[in-house]
Amino acid sequence: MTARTDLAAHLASLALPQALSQTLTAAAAACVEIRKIVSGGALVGALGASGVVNVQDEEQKKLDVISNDVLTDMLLACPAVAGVASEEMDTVQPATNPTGEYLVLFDPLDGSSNIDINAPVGTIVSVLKAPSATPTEADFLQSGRHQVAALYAVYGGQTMLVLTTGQGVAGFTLSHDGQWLMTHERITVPADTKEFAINMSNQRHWAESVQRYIDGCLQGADGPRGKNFNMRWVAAMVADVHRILMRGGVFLYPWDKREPNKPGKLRLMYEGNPMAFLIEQAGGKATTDGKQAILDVTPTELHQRIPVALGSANEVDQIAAA
Ligand SMILES: O=P(O)(O)OC[C@H]1O[C@](O)(COP(=O)(O)O)[C@@H](O)[C@@H]1O
Ligand SMILES: [Mg+2]
Ligand SMILES: [Mg+2]
Repeated sequence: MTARTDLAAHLASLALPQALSQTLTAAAAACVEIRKIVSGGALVGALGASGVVNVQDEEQKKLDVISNDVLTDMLLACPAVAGVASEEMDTVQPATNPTGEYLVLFDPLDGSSNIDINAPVGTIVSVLKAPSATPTEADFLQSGRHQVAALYAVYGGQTMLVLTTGQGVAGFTLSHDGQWLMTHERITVPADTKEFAINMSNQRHWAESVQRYIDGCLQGADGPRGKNFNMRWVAAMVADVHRILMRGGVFLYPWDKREPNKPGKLRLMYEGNPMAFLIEQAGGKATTDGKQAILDVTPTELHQRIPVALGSANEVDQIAAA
């Protein structure tokens, strides 16, 4: 059997700046540690609520806090990292070392409501160039087009890491001895699909165009789309996006009228942007509404929310046309 390429060899083959390779290696190592804690579950005290509400006004789970600490500690210990920002921290945390070149933003544990039911969760990471070695919050507010890398780890039946540095998308599976081995060399999203993902329980709150698009899918072969659709909702963006990268589909978390001043549920800097970079690099489209590319949105706040409609390119065009 031929030996598989590991993450280190893949990073070397991309001829990245050494500091970027170091940053990605540190993020990937943190995901291995988080995987161990996720796997331990109740045995290691990882389930349940932490009793604290985060800056998003959401109750933190213990695993949100633990994962955040693992990533923060391991990334700030990496000399290539100038600072970090997270869903679980009010503001950014600059590194104390003067050599950092990259900013790392993360959703340490995505799909928090899945933790206690042993369903898939993940970690999402975005990497930007640091304008200075002592970054401020304003330095992190760069549009997604400025990302130099994005990755996620999904802690499911297998543990996988999916990475882009702007040269396509590659997938790695965690081996029993803790190595990230390449199993998916060049991931592409099929342009067409018959599968959509949306939280249907919010249907009555959506804008008219989203209602029309989903209604067309639900009518199946008898309706305007002329084909039957399947629906999936894992309640962890990381797992829904992973499915789309593996077999196509669309994922929507649209604006809705319950809180009209909130643009959506998901966060731009550490959910929308890294996933949009991965989806675009795999040939899909990642938008706010079928039209506006997420990567072109100019951020104004670290924890900014954004509507999301991403996935198979032709299907995202259908969302735009609805
Ligand atoms: O509760 P809902 O409406 O199903 O929302 C699920 C969505 O919320 C999220 O869990 C938000 O992420 P966090 O768990 O990181 O807060 C997404 O991963 C997922 O797509
Ligand atoms: Mg999340
Ligand atoms: Mg989270």
